Amino acid sequence: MAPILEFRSVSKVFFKGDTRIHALRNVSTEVEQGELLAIVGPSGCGKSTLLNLAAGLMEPGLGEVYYDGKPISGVNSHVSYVTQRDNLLPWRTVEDNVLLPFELKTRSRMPVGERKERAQKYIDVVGLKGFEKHYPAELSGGMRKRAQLARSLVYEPDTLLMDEPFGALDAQLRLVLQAELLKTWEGSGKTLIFVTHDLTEAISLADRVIVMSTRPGRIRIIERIELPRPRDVFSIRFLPEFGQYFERLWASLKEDMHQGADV
Ligand SMILES: Nc1ncnc2c1ncn2[C@@H]1O[C@H](COP(=O)(O)OP(=O)(O)OP(=O)(O)O)[C@@H](O)[C@H]1O
Repeated sequence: MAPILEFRSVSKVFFKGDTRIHALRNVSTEVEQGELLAIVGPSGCGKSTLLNLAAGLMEPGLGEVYYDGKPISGVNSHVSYVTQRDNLLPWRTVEDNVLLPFELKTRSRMPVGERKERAQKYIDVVGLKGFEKHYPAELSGGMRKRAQLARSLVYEPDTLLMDEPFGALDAQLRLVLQAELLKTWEGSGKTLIFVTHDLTEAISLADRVIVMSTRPGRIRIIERIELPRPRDVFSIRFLPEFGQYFERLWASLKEDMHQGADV
């Protein structure tokens, strides 16, 4: 199958005053349509930068990023992006936050009634039924994440980018949301790129895991996770094969810890 997203020899340098920050160096990889790809790596290795490039929010210094065979130029309207930060609008209810993408997409011709139906569908999918009229300040951290997820799904994007979406949540809630995410993704045919610090989360969810090296971010290894689907995130970690994946990937991540990186 043709790749939906391609990074071709991508490098990215940021400037802070006189300092050059080499965020990415010579990153090449392809993401297949319908794949769930997890990216792990030490803090500052360029994981969010990769997502920003895929979303068309920034351009590479060197190299190219292609979506569906075409170079990305400007905001990539085929993707939806759940950022690390909670960016729900505090003055809007859950429902109005979820409806926001329709207002931002100027080409959306969907009638208001249909938009509302779609919003309700995804509010139900993420388990927020009954909280439509609540404001973000009235929700727990987990519920706010659910609302962000509903907002990113409402436009039914081909590709979903998620940057440590469950990072700030407690371990139990993370598992619940991972399970729900898999349920939503499995069989959808959508591409999902998921950045996380948590190796167990990456192996539990992904078809492939990319381990990045410390700055400047490069791809250290790519591992295909051949665990069966549908997956049960609560029990999959106890499979012997899971342990083998964990050991191999951890050995790679650990090399950066020895260099003092914050994994
Ligand atoms: N707009 C920017 N201006 C200057 N430096 C930046 C900018 N964006 C990212 N950087 C730097 O580039 C490097 C890579 O950042 P990035 O956010 O992609 O890393 P990350 O792997 O996602 O980190 P974390 O896991 O901590 O979120 C970091 O050193 C960061 O400080």
